[in-house]
Order: sequence, then structure tokens, then C-alpha cells
Amino acid sequence: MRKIYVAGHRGMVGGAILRRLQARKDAGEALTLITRTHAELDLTSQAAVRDFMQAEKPDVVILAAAKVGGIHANNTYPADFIYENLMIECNVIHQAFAAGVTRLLQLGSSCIYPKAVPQPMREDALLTGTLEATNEPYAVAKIAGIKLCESYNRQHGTDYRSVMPTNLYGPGDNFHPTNSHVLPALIRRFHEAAQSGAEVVTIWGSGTPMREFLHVDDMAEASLFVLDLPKDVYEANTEPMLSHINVGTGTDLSILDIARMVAEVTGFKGRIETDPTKPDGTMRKLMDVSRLANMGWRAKIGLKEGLAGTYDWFKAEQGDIRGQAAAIRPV
Ligand SMILES: NC(=O)C1=CN([C@@H]2O[C@H](COP(=O)(O)OP(=O)(O)OC[C@H]3O[C@@H](n4cnc5c(N)ncnc54)[C@H](OP(=O)(O)O)[C@@H]3O)[C@@H](O)[C@H]2O)C=CC1
Ligand SMILES: C[C@H]1O[C@H](OP(=O)(O)OP(=O)(O)OC[C@H]2O[C@@H](n3cnc4c(=O)[nH]c(N)nc43)[C@H](O)[C@@H]2O)[C@@H](O)[C@@H](O)C1=O
Repeated sequence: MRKIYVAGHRGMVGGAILRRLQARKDAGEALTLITRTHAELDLTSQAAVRDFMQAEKPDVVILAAAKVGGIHANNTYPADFIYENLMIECNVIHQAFAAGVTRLLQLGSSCIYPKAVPQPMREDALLTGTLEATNEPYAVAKIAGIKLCESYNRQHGTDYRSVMPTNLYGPGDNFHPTNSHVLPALIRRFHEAAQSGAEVVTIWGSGTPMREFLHVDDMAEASLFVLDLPKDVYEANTEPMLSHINVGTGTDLSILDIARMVAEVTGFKGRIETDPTKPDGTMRKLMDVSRLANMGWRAKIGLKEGLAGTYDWFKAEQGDIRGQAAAIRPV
């Protein structure tokens, strides 16, 4: 019986991973699934994480809890993003080791790569240049997470792995008007404009940056694919000091094009304008996904299909009993 702790199970990615694990359990796989809400266990508290790991002693840990937000949130709350993410990673990874956890998977982000880097970005581009300013503190914390896993593996022989997702979206996303990522922000803004009959929707920046979007159900599948790889296969496809694996679709599009797709899905018929006073961030960050493809995993959910399903989910979450969309969470 494998005992798996999913940290961050109420978030978009942790929730999708938990649903997949639950389905496996329902199908007869011998699994015990452990979760704690943020209110039950604050992962920035070293003592609380130590007591929890010592009491539960899981076999496997999936670290999908983090302080997460879009370009504005990262730029506005840099101290929160570096402090909370470093604390969560240090506590979860070290206390997992101290409690004898044999395998761990942690989620990083495509923003770990330098701002000006050959595209598509290969795993070995890590630490070859200067980071994008709008999310440097978050990226530094995510790089530290990779290096924590590598260091425990090198010194203690653990089997701790890291996946680096591109921009994600899907059911369970955060649709906050300013602190969310671009896709949920635009779904909400275009939906509201379509409902009110507004003539114009404004998107941030120039509309020219390129982004790659992966559906969260694909991300959950990729995470468990990497987690379940035999140790010799993982090690043969990574290196001791370059142990992370990119996860994406391998294709990208401009922010203006994604805005046009969201307009179509939501039924918005008006004009789209850009706001150059808002930051563009990185101009391009396309993942090289050949390492994962060589091991046998590829994304399956197309953007059009994924967007339509996410919009259906968003509409179903509207009209929560508090009179506020349940999907809109504070950062
Ligand atoms: N969304 C995206 O586009 C991308 C995400 N990622 C990475 O994927 C992972 C999951 O992200 P995602 O699911 O989108 O994020 P969410 O914000 O949806 O979920 C994060 C979860 O972590 C929990 N959490 C945060 N801080 C703490 C804490 N101190 N103690 C306990 N729980 C905490 C949150 O709980 P609560 O809400 O109660 O605070 C929430 O349930 C993260 O590592 C993120 O960096 C990487 C690339 C892109
Ligand atoms: C996953 C990744 O996410 C973050 O990086 P990002 O990709 O730059 O984030 P984003 O999704 O917020 O924006 C993407 C692009 O879209 C434009 N844009 C237009 N209109 C809106 C808009 O309304 N909201 C937002 N958020 N962006 C908008 C915006 O100006 C930018 O050009 C990291 O901080 C970090 O968290 C990280 O790792």
C-alpha cells in the first residue's frame, strides 16, 4: 500500500492530481491518499510540517502547494512570493527526508529559465543568464526547489524529482481580476463584457508576447507519469545536477491571439484594445519538451477544447451562495 501526500490539493494542479489518484484508487490500486488544507497545515511552519511528516510518514510526497499568481501579483508582492515559496520547499523537502520519504515530486515553473534564452528552452538552459524581472523572486525560489531535490539526492541517495510546467489553465484556476494568470483573467473579463454588451475589452501589455498553455489535466497526467518512472529510467534521462523535466505542449501563440480565442469562446463581439502601460514580461518562453516526449509522454488536450471546457467550468462556478463566484480566490 503506497501512502501518498498531495500538498496543495485544493489548488488547480493539486486538485487535478488528487482526482487522478482517487480514480486509480477507485479502480483498485493500493493507495492511501493524505491531504491537509492550508488552514489545517501551514507549510511555511517548520514545526508544523515536521510534526505532520513524523506522524504520517508518507511513502511519496507530491508538492503542488505554492504561492502562485500572474505577472501583476508577482510584481506587486515579490517578498511574499520568494519567502513563502522558499519556506514551503525547505520545510516539505527537508521534513520529507527526515521522515524517510523515498520519492518526492515537486512542481516548478517555466520562469526558471533566463529571459533571453534560445527557443525552445531546453532543461540545460537553467542558470545560463539573467531572469525576467517581473517574476525573479518567484523564479529564484523555484530554482532553489530544484537544487534542494538534487542536493538531497546527491548527499542522501533520495529519489526526489522536479517537473517544470509551462503556463497552465483549466478547472480550479484562480479567476481573480488582477492577481490571476492571463487565461483566467481574460475568460472572466471577456465573459463579463459579453454579458453586459460592452464594446471594448482591454488586455494588458502590447499583446505581442508569446505564451504556451497546457491544460491542468494534461499536467496532472504528466506529473504522475514522471513520478512513476522507474528510478533508472528517470536517471538515464536526467543528470545529477540537471534533474528537472520540462512539461508543455511545444507550441505557443501571441497574447492577442489567445485573447481572440477567448472572445470567440465567450461570445464577445466587440473590439480588443491593448494597454501598453502594463508589463509584457518575458517576450517568449516556449518549452523544449523533447526529453519528456522521448520517455513517451505528450500533451493531449487541444487549446480550443480545453478553453471551452474551462469556460463551462467557470460559468458553473458562478452564483455561489455568497453571491460571489467560487472560482475567484484572493491571492
Ligand atoms: N498555474 C500556473 O499557470 C502554473 C503553476 N505552476 C506551479 O504549479 C504548482 C501548483 O500551482 P496552482 O495549482 O496553479 O496554484 P494554486 O494557487 O491553484 O494552488 C496552490 C495551493 O497551495 C496552497 N498553499 C499555498 N501556500 C500554502 C501554505 N503556506 N500552506 C499550505 N498550503 C498552501 C494553496 O492553498 P490556499 O489557496 O488555501 O492558500 C493552494 O491550494 C505551483 O508550484 C506553481 O508554482 C507552474 C507553472 C504554471
Ligand atoms: C506561469 C508564469 O506566470 C507568470 O508569468 P507570465 O506568463 O508573464 O504571466 P501572466 O499569465 O500573468 O501574463 C502573461 C502575459 O499576458 C499578458 N496579459 C494580458 N492581459 C492580461 C491580464 O488581464 N492578466 C494577466 N495576468 N496577464 C495579462 C501579460 O501582460 C503577459 O504579457 C509568472 O509571473 C509566474 O507566475 C509564472 O511562472
